[in-house]
Amino acid sequence: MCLCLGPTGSGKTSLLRKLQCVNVVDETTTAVPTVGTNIFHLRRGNIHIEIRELGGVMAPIWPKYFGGTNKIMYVVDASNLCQIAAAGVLLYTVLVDPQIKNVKRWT
Ligand SMILES: Nc1nc2c(ncn2[C@@H]2O[C@H](COP(=O)(O)OP(=O)(O)OP(=O)(O)O)[C@@H](O)[C@H]2O)c(=O)[nH]1
Ligand SMILES: [Mg+2]
Repeated sequence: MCLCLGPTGSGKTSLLRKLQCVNVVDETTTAVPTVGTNIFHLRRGNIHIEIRELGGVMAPIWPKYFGGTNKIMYVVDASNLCQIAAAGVLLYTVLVDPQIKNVKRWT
């Protein structure tokens, strides 16, 4: 299981939807903050990866999900200058968690 983390509105759901099906995100797609988690199944040929998105509003309880994970992706909206410092602090709090010492990270 891979976890997808990042601040609220950073684009986790949009990115994962896009990766799941390139036509699903367009100008008519509305963004609803994830309150809880979303599971995405990505398939490329024989490779299948299950990704659990944890909503940004759940950041205080993200560590409860660290136990069963072996991969983490962290999404930052680099164009959102108001949020980028907070995104960095949040990422740091993730990286120092001893539960994910051996986890692969894609940023
Ligand atoms: N971050 C980001 N958002 C974009 C961009 N372009 C469009 N958006 C829109 O911004 C919104 C991002 O919302 P989500 O994908 O729901 O963000 P999220 O990270 O899942 O947020 P939470 O679930 O609340 O943690 C969507 O409406 C996107 O369509 C972009 O380049 N970056
Ligand atoms: Mg979301």
